[in-house]
Amino acid sequence: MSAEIIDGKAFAAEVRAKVAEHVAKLAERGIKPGLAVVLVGEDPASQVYVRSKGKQTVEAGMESFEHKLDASTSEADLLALVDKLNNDPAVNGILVQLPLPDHIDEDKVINAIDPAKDVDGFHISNVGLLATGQKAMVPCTPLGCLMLLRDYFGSLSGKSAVVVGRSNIVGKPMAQLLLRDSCTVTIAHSRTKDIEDVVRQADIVVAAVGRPEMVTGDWLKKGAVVIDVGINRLPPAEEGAKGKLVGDVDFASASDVAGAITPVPGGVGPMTIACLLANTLTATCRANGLEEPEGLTA
Ligand SMILES: NC(=O)C1=CN([C@@H]2O[C@H](COP(=O)(O)OP(=O)(O)OC[C@H]3O[C@@H](n4cnc5c(N)ncnc54)[C@H](OP(=O)(O)O)[C@@H]3O)[C@@H](O)[C@H]2O)C=CC1
Ligand SMILES: Nc1nc(=O)c2c([nH]1)NC[C@@H]1CN(c3ccc(C(=O)N[C@@H](CCC(=O)O)C(=O)O)cc3)C=[N+]21
Repeated sequence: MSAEIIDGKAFAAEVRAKVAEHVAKLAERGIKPGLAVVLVGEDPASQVYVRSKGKQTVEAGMESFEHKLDASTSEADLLALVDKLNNDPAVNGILVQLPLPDHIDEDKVINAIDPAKDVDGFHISNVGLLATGQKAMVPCTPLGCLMLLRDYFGSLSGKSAVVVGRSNIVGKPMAQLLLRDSCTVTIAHSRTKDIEDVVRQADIVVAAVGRPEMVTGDWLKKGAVVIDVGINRLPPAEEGAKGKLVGDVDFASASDVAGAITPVPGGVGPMTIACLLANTLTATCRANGLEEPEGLTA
């Protein structure tokens, strides 16, 4: 093991402290940012995630509104809730937890959110703004990864980056952000030929695949910086126990070759929540015509 460990948990605490500091300044003007999180159904992993978001939102001095809806909630009822939140002045940020149940059209719901309150950055307007280099709400997970990379390298200009995964919520926006920081970007996916060789070219590897420990040390160039987005729960060793949480990168073999690597847990996950709070603060500042805090957006 020779790689430096990139401590996302510690970095996320710093981001949250910066957010809290700025939120305290807004309080002097009588402004309190509010984040609404909507959860449809009872997925246990999502429930844990929603709970920790709520807790950290309150700790940062913001208002947290949680809406837990039954898995059988109709699309129309969900759209009505989104409309209500769009028109609620106490709500500056709206997050609808994905995935949604099959009977609900995800794109329709996401695109019903007011883009100015779209703290996930998934609305087509924000996707287009990011792709054209305009001021957008930037998706939290890629933003968190970018912050870690900028902190590690200083400048990313000219680095070769391979993003493994092309989802709308991680892979594609990650590639946009790296491109914006002047990396030479390759996006790999399930149809990529000789994917190991493609990944081995990269100075920066971002893995967002959803396949436990897929990227192994022999896929990496010596000294590559590896950002592991994956959150996978392995089957528990015994009945009733909790399975181990692992990333999309095989940490043991990768850390022998990489220059630096993020762990799972304690890497990208905490950064995602910190960036969600940062985005809520940014949205609040924009809504009130106030200056945005520095270093908390892309
Ligand atoms: N830490 C955090 O905050 C977050 C973590 N995650 C985690 O990140 C991971 C990815 O999430 P998400 O982007 O939503 O996942 P998706 O399932 O939406 O996308 C996965 C991507 O990986 C590609 N892929 C799948 N199998 C392979 C393979 N064998 N070789 C190469 N590429 C492959 C798919 O390719 P194709 O398009 O060709 O099918 C797809 O583009 C998951 O583990 C998820 O839990 C997600 C969000 C936030
Ligand atoms: N609209 C929407 N936006 C999202 O951003 C979104 C989503 N839906 N659906 C689900 C995924 C997943 N996701 C995570 C965020 C933080 C951790 C996190 O904090 N993980 C901890 C460990 C948590 C644990 O122990 O279970 C860590 O990695 O250290 C994990 C996963 C956001 N997502």
